[in-house]
Amino acid sequence: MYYLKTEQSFDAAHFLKGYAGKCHNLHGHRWRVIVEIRSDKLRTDAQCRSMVVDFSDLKKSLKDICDFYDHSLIYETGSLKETTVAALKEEDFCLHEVPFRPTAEEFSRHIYETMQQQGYDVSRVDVYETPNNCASYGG
Ligand SMILES: Nc1nc2c(c(=O)[nH]1)N=C([C@H](O)[C@H](O)COP(=O)(O)OP(=O)(O)OP(=O)(O)O)CN2
Ligand SMILES: [Zn+2]
Repeated sequence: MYYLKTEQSFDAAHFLKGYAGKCHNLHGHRWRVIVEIRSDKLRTDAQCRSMVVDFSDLKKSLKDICDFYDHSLIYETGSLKETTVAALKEEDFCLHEVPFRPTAEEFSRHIYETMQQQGYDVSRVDVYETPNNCASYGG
């Protein structure tokens, strides 16, 4: 089996609704994301001969996901008052509502599923919320 890894990161704010501790406050992280894909075969077409996929394509797929969230506020559906969301939007802040609590675990699963939907055979996604804390999701 062959394995390829690529890494990207994004800066984003979040908070954990219902968390008894400092993480219930709005705060930011540099989220570091590492995606590993696998294949038991290598390509045979001229440009990609002897590759699982072109690193450039793999890198771009992950970068597109990370760029979407970069410099935004990520919040769980229902975790902010509608008036708060409206006020933040009126300020032209970039907001991303997600249907899950924005933990490193949920992001690792979300990115795993997004990359799978793009056709990659993803073996593992690591999401570092801080340099020392990482959550992973694997298939
Ligand atoms: N299993 C998880 N636990 C926590 C998550 C998470 O996503 N998965 N997230 C948080 C918070 O988002 C928080 O920002 C992380 O806080 P902490 O571990 O305290 O990290 P810091 O490095 O910022 O803390 P220091 O006190 O500065 O070391 C909490 N838990
Ligand atoms: Zn956090």
